[in-house]
Amino acid sequence: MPTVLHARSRGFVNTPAIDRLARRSLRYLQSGFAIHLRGPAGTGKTTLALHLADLLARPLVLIFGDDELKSSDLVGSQTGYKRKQVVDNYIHSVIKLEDELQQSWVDSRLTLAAKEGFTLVYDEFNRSRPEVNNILLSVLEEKLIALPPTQNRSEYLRVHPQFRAIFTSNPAEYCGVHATQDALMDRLITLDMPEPDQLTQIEILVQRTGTSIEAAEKITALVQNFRANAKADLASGLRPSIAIAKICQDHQIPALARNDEFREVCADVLLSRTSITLVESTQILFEQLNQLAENEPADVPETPPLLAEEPAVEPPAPPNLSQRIYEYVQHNQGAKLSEIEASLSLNRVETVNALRSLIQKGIIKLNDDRIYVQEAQLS
Ligand SMILES: Nc1ncnc2c1ncn2[C@@H]1O[C@H](COP(=O)(O)OP(=O)(O)OP(=O)(O)O)[C@@H](O)[C@H]1O
Repeated sequence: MPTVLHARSRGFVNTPAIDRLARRSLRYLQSGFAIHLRGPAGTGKTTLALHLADLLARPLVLIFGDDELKSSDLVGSQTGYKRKQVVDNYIHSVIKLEDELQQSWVDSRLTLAAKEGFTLVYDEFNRSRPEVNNILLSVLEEKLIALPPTQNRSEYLRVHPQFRAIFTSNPAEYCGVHATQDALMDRLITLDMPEPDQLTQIEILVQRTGTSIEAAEKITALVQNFRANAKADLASGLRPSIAIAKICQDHQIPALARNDEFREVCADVLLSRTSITLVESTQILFEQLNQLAENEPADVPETPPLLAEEPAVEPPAPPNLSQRIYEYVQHNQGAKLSEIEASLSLNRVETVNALRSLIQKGIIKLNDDRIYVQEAQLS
């Protein structure tokens, strides 16, 4: 049985730029379309995909694209044998034995998600060979999965109406990726994810690592300039910036260009990410750091950075909102997520947050697609 996850985008940082993209994506998913987040490495595609899966409030099945992936890894396969023995003793003097060996079918991740109406996140799907992904064509368009024929199972499986798919991919110039067939692209709504803007990067650094705003600004600017000058702009600067900020924060290294440890961290994180020689990239980085150091007042007290904060926790839903949802569910003796949203004029984020907190407190429960008040609350 493939692993099913419950999406939880811990520490998701929402800035106006991300929020706009998330809202558009959620709208398309809610209308039943599959979406495709496309962009260079480290722009936040997977993080956004998991956040959207969280907002859809359905179990999550995650597949990572891979050149070695086979169709059976997506659809399922015949595995093992089931043995059946029938002893027919209808006439006592005669015993008839029937021994039958049957292969048993095991669903794989795509089949499971499509059958049960889960959310499928297919990360970096263009790392898989195009012919392996062909099965997705009928899943997305005809809402059918064609299974290999066997004697005891129907060859077609109808896709559950709540099945949703989120794809992510890196652009074609990345190594290890395949060109995607037009027919599949035609079935997806593709949203390009560029390098996150500077405000977003600073916000992510501050919230993810607990570093100060000044340090986050300095690190993102340093990484951005280095990437531009050292031909390291194929991937986003977000990942190296997070790495530098986190290491400095964890080890109380001040983000000062004249601090030797800070310079070492920057060199270790950045120098291997360029297509130029190590000598050239080292020169570019140290020129940049020297310039920065000149502008740092000599007497800046090297205050140790703040201790790492606890991972960001989503703000709890306001109590009156939980109360309204609770009353609605109780009054209607159960309700669907979409009914609650529509009847109380709520958006998906606030509804999911409030429901999650009510479920954690044991006040309500989720059964199939409906939300009910726990029996203990009714008595
Ligand atoms: N909105 C966000 N909130 C918090 N962290 C984020 C956000 N977006 C990106 N990040 C962080 O930035 C880093 C890169 O993000 P992510 O792995 O989602 O990028 P990606 O585009 O999927 O990269 P790749 O193509 O290499 O898989 C991760 O450490 C992730 O946690």
